[in-house]
Amino acid sequence: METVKTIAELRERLSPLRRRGKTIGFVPTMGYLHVGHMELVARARAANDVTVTSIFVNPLQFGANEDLAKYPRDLTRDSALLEAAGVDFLFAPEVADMYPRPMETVVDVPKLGGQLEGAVRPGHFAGVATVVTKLFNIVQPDSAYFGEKDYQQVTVIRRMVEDLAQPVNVVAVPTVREADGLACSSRNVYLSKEERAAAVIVPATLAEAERLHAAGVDDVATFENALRDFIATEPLAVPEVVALRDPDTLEEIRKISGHPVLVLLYIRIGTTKLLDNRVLGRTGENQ
Ligand SMILES: Nc1ncnc2c1ncn2[C@@H]1O[C@H](COP(=O)(O)OP(=O)(O)OP(=O)(O)O)[C@@H](O)[C@H]1O
Ligand SMILES: CC(C)(CO)[C@@H](O)C(=O)[O-]
Ligand code: BAL
Repeated sequence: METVKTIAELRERLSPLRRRGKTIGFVPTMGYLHVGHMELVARARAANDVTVTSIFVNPLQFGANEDLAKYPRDLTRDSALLEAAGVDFLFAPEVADMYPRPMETVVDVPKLGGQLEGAVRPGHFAGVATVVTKLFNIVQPDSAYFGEKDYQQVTVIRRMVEDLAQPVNVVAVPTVREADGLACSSRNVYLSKEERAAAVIVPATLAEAERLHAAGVDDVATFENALRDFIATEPLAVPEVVALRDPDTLEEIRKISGHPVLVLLYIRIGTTKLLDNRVLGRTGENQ
C-alpha cells in the first residue's frame, strides 16, 4: 500500500492505472477504523482492480460546538489495518492540502440535507457534499462505498451524484454491528462503561419498531411517540431524531402499512450522538 499525502501525487499515481483500464473503488472515511469501515474496503476490493481509501477529518462538516478537535485519530493503526486488507492507496491529506484557501464553492443538497440529522447539525451535509465532490474529483473512482448506518448521508450523496451527473456508482453497504447490536462507529470510543451499556437502547429501539410494525400500528405520530416512550426507559438516552420517513425520498409519510418505511434514529448518550436506522416492510435489506 502506498500512502499519499497530496492531491497532485495521488493524481499522478492513479492516472496511468486509469489509462490502462483499471477500475477504481473508493472508500472515503474519517479514520479511526473499525470493522464497519473494513467491510466497505472488502466490498471495494472485491469489485475493483484498485482500491483507494481516504482518511480526512473534514472541518467543513463540523459545527462550531462539535467534536472536530477531539475526533479520534490513529493514522499508524489505520495504515496497518488498510495494508493488511490489501488497499492499494491510502490518501491522507492535511487540511492545508485539501483546503489551501477557505472554500468559496459549496455543494449543497438543502432539502434532503437540512432535515433530520441536518436540522440538529446545520451545514453538516453541505460540508459532506462539498468534500465528497472534491474527493470524487481527485480520485475519479468508478464506484464509491458508503455505510447505510449514515442513511441520510448516502441519500444526500446519491441525489448529489444524480443532480450533478457525477460519473460515480454509489454503493451502500449494510451496517456492521457489535455483538449486542450497537452499530460500529468511531465515536463509540467516547462512551464511558455506563454509557456503553446504555447505548443498547439504540438497536433495542429498532427492535421495538419491528414489534410495533408487526402489531400493525399504522398512525405515524402514535408510532413515533411509542418509540420515544421506549427510549425514555433508558435515563441516559436523549432522542434528537426519531422519525418515520419514505426510505427513498426521506419525505414524511402519512401511513405505515403497505409500503417500506424508514425508521431513523439519532440518539444522544451523554455527549455522544449515535445514529441508526432500519427499513421496515422490506425484506433482506438494511440490516
Ligand atoms: N457500522 C458500520 N457499518 C458499515 N459502514 C459504516 C459503519 N460505520 C461507519 N460506516 C461507514 O464508513 C464510512 C466512513 O464513516 P466514518 O469515518 O464517519 O465512521 P463512523 O464510524 O461513522 O464515524 P462517526 O462515529 O464519526 O459517525 C461512512 O460511509 C460510514 O457510513
Ligand atoms: C463521507 C465522509 C468521509 C466525508 O467526510 C464522512 O462524512 C464519513 O466518514 O461518513
Ligand atoms: N456521518 C459521519 C461523519 C460525521 O458525523 O461527521
